[in-house]
Amino acid sequence: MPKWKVVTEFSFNSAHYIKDYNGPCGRMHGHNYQVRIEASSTELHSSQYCPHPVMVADFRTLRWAKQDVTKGGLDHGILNEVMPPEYETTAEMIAKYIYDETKKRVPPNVQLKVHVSETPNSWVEYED
Ligand SMILES: Nc1nc2c(c(=O)[nH]1)N=C([C@H](O)[C@H](O)COP(=O)(O)OP(=O)(O)OP(=O)(O)O)CN2
Ligand SMILES: [Zn+2]
Repeated sequence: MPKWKVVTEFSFNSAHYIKDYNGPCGRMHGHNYQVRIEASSTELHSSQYCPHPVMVADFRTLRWAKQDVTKGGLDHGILNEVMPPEYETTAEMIAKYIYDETKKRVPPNVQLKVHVSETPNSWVEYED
């Protein structure tokens, strides 16, 4: 069966602290978060911007999180205030949040994998 995988990478800058963390990560600080989203499907779809079924998922849709926080993204925000309280601001839960929010924006048969990196040395991958 044919299968497509589209990949997009972007970054956003935001502040966060990890609640009750015993160390510097418990204090407000910032990261240039690097995000990579992989989206796979055996079918192509239309999108919010394109009426023809020619995409796994629109790159513009997948890249929602790079928008400014005042426009619905995560850039230049305080993640502890932007994300719902059930998500802590570890890279693990930021990846899950981006996954969950992206999943709402793409067709149901699109499989996602989300990578989030806070620093060049450490990253997280999340898929369901
Ligand atoms: N599994 C996780 N561990 C840690 C996370 C995380 O999201 N998942 N986050 C942090 C802090 O946010 C912290 O900002 C990152 O800490 P660290 O890796 O120590 O980053 P540094 O750039 O300061 O690393 P150095 O080795 O000191 O240069 C902590 N842990
Ligand atoms: Zn941090």
